[in-house]
Amino acid sequence: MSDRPAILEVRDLHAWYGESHILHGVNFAVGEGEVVSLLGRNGAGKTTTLRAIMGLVGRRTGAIKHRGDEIVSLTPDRIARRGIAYCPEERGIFASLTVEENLMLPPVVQPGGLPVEEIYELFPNLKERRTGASGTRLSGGEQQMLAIGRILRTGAKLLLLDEPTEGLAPVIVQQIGASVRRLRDLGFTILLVEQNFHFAARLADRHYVIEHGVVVDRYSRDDINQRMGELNKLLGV
Ligand SMILES: Nc1ncnc2c1ncn2[C@@H]1O[C@H](COP(=O)(O)OP(=O)(O)OP(=O)(O)O)[C@@H](O)[C@H]1O
Repeated sequence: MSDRPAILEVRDLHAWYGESHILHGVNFAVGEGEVVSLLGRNGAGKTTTLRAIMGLVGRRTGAIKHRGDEIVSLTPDRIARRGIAYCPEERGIFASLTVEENLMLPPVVQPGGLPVEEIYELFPNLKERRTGASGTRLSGGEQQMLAIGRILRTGAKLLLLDEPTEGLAPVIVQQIGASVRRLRDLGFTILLVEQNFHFAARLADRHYVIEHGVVVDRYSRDDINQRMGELNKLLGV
C-alpha cells in the first residue's frame, strides 16, 4: 500500500459476465495522486477489473470504496458522477464528429476539470486538428490522446486507462507516457492496465499482477529491477 490516503480501495471483488465468473476476489488500493498499474497476461481479468469498478459488468460483489464511500452497488452513471472516468481500450471516438466535438461530448461531472485550452497544451496534435479531421482520420496515437483528453474536461480526478499504448509506435508511446506524468503532476490519480510492461515499469509508482481473476503479486517502483526475473515469468514476456 502507498502511504497516501486511498482514493480507491478494492476488496474481495468478484465479477461475472452472465454465468462466467471472471474476478475471484481482487484486492488492491490506489493512493491519491498515484499512478498504479495492473499487469497480467491476456485474459487475466485486468479490463474486467476496470469495468467492474465502473459498474459495467453483469454482476459484481465485494467492496469498492471511493474516497471512503462504498460504490459497489451504484449504477455506472452515479459512479461516473463521483469523478471516476474510464478510457476504454477501443477508445470510442465518434468518427462523424470533429476533434473538438468529441472533446466536448462527455458531460462535466465535477468542478475542476481542465479547460479545453489546457487539454490542447497537453496534446498539441489535437489542437492542430481541432476542427478538421473527424475521429477516424486521426492516427491511433491522436485517437488515444483524444480519448484521454476528453475525460479531463469532466472534472474526474480518478482516471482508469485501459491499454493506452496498444498498437502505437514507440515515439507516440513516449508522448503518452509524458502526458500521463503531467497528469500526475496536475493531481490526477491514474489506474492503468498495460500489456506494455516496459511502459508501465517506467511510469507507475506501484504495480499489481493479476492472474486468473485475482491479484497474485505487487511491486513497488523500487522492487521492479530486482524482481525482473520473476515478473517476466509471471507475465510471460
Ligand atoms: N463480455 C464478456 N463476456 C464473457 N466473457 C468475457 C467478456 N469480456 C471478457 N470476458 C472474459 O473474461 C476474461 C478476462 O478478460 P479481460 O478482458 O478482463 O482480460 P485482460 O486481463 O484485460 O486481458 P486482455 O488484455 O486480453 O483484454 C477472459 O477470459 C475473457 O474471455
